[in-house]
Amino acid sequence: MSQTPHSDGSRRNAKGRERNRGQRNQQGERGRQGQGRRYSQKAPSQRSRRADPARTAAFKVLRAVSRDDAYANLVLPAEIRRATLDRRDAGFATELTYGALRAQGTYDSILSRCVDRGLDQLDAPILDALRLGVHQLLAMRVTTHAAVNETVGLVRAEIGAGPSGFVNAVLRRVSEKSMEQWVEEISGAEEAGSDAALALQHAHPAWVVRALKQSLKMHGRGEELQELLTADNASPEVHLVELPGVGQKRLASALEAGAAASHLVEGAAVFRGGDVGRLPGVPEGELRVQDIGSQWIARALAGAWTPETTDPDVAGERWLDLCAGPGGKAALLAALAAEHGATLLANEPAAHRAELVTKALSAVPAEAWSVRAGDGRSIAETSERYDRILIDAPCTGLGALRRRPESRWRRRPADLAELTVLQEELLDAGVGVLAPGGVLAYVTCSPHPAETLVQVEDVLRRHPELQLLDAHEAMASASLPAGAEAMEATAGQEAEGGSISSKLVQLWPHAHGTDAMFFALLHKPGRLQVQEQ
Ligand SMILES: C[S@@+](CC[C@H](N)C(=O)[O-])C[C@H]1O[C@@H](n2cnc3c(N)ncnc32)[C@H](O)[C@@H]1O
Repeated sequence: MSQTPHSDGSRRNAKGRERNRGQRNQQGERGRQGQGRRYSQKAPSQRSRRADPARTAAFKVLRAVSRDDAYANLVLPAEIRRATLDRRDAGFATELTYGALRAQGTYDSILSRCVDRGLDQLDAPILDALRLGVHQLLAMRVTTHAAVNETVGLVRAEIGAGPSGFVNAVLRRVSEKSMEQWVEEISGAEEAGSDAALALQHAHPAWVVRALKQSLKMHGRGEELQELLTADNASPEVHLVELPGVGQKRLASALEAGAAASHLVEGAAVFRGGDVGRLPGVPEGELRVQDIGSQWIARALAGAWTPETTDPDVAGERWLDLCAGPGGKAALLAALAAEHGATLLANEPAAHRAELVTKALSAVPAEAWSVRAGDGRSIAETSERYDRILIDAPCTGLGALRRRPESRWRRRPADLAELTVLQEELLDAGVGVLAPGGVLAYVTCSPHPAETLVQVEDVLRRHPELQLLDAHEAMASASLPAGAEAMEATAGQEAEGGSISSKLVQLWPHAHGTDAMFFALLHKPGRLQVQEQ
């Protein structure tokens, strides 16, 4: 049995002197990231420069994520460009980065069995390098030799020679077992099928597993937890949307370039063919990357009928997107508004995100939209009433785990307290400016019951004048036949959430191939109906 490697990387040479003294600071303590610590007494110029560029790019992204709270999906493209990686290496760097980040919790459990002390005692760059090594060893088709040697080379080049022996020893221990054997070992202490066991097997925090399980049950999908957890760990496909009535017809050329038309929603396609930025219409903003779930909901709101609607004509209507940044749904809503003679106000408080909204809308005729850079809770200041309102609320994002590989480990249950208060306040603000006869879509990219069902129950309690419409019907009428079928099937499956859950739409990655978007449709009865009651 191999010995547990010492996490300070120390080794004694033949004379018994401790090598790698550069790992210690003047007080003889292990230095921490950010305290000016050096990993090697060698000057950078003396360090090995043979690290593989794709692995180095992945390492830099992991460092930015753990050191600066950066988002991997934003940092990675820049690192790939900086390293001028070709398509194959870019693919390798992407798989390595996303895989190591997604499975971080599980990999840390494995690593903690291979190191002589708590992982919190390791220097952060070393831990990041180890995570990359573990992912190559256990989840990529990289040979043990290459995974270990390349990670050690990376450590030498990016951190210093000091910890390279330690990293080598830890990774050799990891390589003694397969992923299946490790998962069996680390989850063996947990009750089979428990949330804790599933969390380790599928690399999700246990509290997230619990929330997903609860939401699946609420929507009649209690048996699908493992499928969902598996889908969360797969790379999402790229979805495209053609902005209707804007510029040239762009979907056709995307289909010619290999995209497949969506069978769920009109104007949408799935693209598996590489650099989406090169498709005609993408640079012009006429063809955009957008999850089909988001498109579907935006179209459902734009076309929603109410019990008192006699005329589906939306011409002259005012629409509001209360939380619009970065502008994905706003762009589609604005294009639909322009096509049908309505106007959209897109509101976003964060200045840089408000700029992104303006950019996203720029392909749509300017008379159809405007942007307000302000807090949604003060929207009443606009002194307007809106016929269709979208509240795509700030949320935990637990429905978009495929896209943001680090987010599951960054989020905390405590985040819910702050977010749910904000969601409640935004809902109240939206209801306050909803015109009689109008509809309000409450949307989250989280299926967490506290952000979804509970918010809807509470807003109905606070505003008894509101009616809850069946969101499945709105989705079905905005769908292609297969989408409508999927909605009807889902509507029939609602189960344990009480009476209102049957009217709430919850999309799922494993079932719909979309993010796990939630959609509730609220209606403020018109004056006529109020007087009649
Ligand atoms: C889920 S995102 C919206 C995504 C957007 N609808 C899209 O499809 O691109 C939530 C947005 O709400 C914004 N937000 C945060 N606090 C807000 C507030 N008090 N009022 C309005 N929007 C807010 C965030 O900045 C973020 O851009």
